[in-house]
Amino acid sequence: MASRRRMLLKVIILGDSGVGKTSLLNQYVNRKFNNQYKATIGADFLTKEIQFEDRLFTLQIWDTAGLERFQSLGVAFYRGADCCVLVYDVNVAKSFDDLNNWREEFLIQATPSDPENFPFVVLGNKVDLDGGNSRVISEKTAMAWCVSKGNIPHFETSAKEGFNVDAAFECIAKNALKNEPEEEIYLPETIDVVDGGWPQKSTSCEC
Ligand SMILES: Nc1nc2c(ncn2[C@@H]2O[C@H](COP(=O)(O)OP(=O)(O)OP(=O)(O)O)[C@@H](O)[C@H]2O)c(=O)[nH]1
Repeated sequence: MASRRRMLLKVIILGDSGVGKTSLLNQYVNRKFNNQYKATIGADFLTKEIQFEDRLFTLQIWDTAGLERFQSLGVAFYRGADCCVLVYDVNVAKSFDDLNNWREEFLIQATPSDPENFPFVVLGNKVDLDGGNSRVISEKTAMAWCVSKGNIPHFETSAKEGFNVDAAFECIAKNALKNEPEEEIYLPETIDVVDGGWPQKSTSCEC
């Protein structure tokens, strides 16, 4: 089988149970959404091939457990991450309040070389619910928190409708790339996933 030079970028997705981490990943990589909830146990990853400026990259995206009893299995995978995605549900205040704990726990477990400047991206998911009427966390509130933590890029998303999912992951990939040293690895040839053309709206990304 032919092989091409491409860089591996490792991304970790964290957040409370049920906020939609698995669904966001499934929508981005497989263009699928499932209404049924199945708790993630430990951690698992999916990959997606992406291209920036004529260079190929493999995004290795780790989906972790939000349920407390399954979390300890996931922390072992935090190390070596190039970007960390923090997800909350715009309809659940606690999931937003918990972002700080997720961020701090990540920095403790992953021990990045430059914790002050480690790239995070925040996603406020499920904006489709009840036509937006059940929302309890405004975009303004979320963005204020992101600014206070060093201008973390922020997106509101719907894994169900595919809203902003591609734009968010594009920003995630660019941020992961900023953190990655100039080191390349060989990976087997894989088929690129074709874009489905979902509607996108960037809320805050200075990528
Ligand atoms: N309406 C709506 N429902 C969503 C959305 N994203 C996820 N869900 C639903 O929310 C439930 C939980 O989604 P998951 O993706 O499993 O959540 P998770 O964060 O991976 O949960 P854990 O594995 O427990 O950490 C499922 O029933 C999904 O169908 C969304 O954008 N909109």
